[in-house]
Amino acid sequence: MSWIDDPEFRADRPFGPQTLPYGVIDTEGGRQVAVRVGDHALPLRPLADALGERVGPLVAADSLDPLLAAGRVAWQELRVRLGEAVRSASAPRGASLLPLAEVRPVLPFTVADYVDFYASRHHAENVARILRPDAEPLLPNWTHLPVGYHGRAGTVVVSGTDVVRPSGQRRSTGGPVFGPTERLDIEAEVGFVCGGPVASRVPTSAVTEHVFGVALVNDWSARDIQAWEYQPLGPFLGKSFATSIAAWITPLEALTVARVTPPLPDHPLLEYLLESGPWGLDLSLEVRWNGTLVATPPFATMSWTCAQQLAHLTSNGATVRPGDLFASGTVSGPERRQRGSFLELSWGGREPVTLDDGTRRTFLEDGDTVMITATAPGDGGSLVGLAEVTGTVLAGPADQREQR
Ligand SMILES: O=C(O)/C=C/C(=O)CC(=O)CC(=O)O
Ligand SMILES: [Ca+2]
Ligand SMILES: [Mg+2]
Repeated sequence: MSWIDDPEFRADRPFGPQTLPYGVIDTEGGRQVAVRVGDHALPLRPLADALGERVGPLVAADSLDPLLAAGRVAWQELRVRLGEAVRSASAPRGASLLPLAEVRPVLPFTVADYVDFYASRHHAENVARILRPDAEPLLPNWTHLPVGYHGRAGTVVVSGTDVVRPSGQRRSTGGPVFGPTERLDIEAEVGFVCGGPVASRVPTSAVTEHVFGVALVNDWSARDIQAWEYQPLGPFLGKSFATSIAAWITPLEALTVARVTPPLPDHPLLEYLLESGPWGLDLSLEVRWNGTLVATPPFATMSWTCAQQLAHLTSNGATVRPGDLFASGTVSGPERRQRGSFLELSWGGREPVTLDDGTRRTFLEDGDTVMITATAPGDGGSLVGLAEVTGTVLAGPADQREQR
């Protein structure tokens, strides 16, 4: 029996001892690295001595930055030590649990560079059918390389941060107008948080040296701004105003059992994109709009894996460094209820979604809240959780009136 008295801290619950995701919380004792156990946070600074001289100092910091930089051997040792600490019958000296409802998580690491991929074939085809009905849904490059773009690291915000409705230019009859977006959307994605040594040309086999952990991401998107601005260079202001990331990062190591083979292309891939062991992940996402479950996107249907994305991202000689974040791209499955954006769920705004309170939605209204969660299979029939990423839409500033 563990000393941790929390009914959610069990192997058949998402945040049992098999998961142990890392975050950073504001406490009376200052900002601290913590690990989530059930519905509690366990601050780690008081345990630094007990965790040993190699890894203790890494969690005595006020962010995950030193831990990310420390690399895989340290990540493994810390996880072993923490596993012992949370499973033991008596509490380690100095340990105290804080109910999650009473702690304020902050952005747990310094986001270095942010990249967003486009790895769901279903999403890519749906978006193309909606935005470019006269063109081929998939361009020929898509099955040969993981398409992506560089995003805006400085506007990555922690789960729970309100999202202010962005303004921008959009197409209108009689010329473009500037004003608050009328098509504010989400993208349910899986983010990969990087650490370890600075490196380039990372082979797919070295993904565990450079990916520390996994966190859900909501890549908020203003579809009207996007549709007007994005050709020929790609997403810009329609996606740069906010990207939310979960407060708790699940170690990649916790997802070993969830590894699956991704859907394979019908032609050979170039050698640098081949995997010796598959890095698809069997994560089941859930998207809730004002509390109503509106979609269950299956991550196992994604065509490109984190290992292939990292290999591609660094294949030209570009470096990856601790704090880099890359997101999978919107997760959409083949079925209607598996779509990870409201653009797709409402099919371009033409087919409203009915929420449990009877209201109908196409895109987001001010005051709406979106929450994305996920689980994966763990060791011995256990369940591994990815913590929620949530955000509420606020109206933009009153002076952002429409300009024609
Ligand atoms: O196909 C397009 O024009 C645009 C697609 C997206 O907006 C998706 C994007 O940001 C990448 C992704 O999340 O899959
Ligand atoms: Ca995206
Ligand atoms: Mg974004």
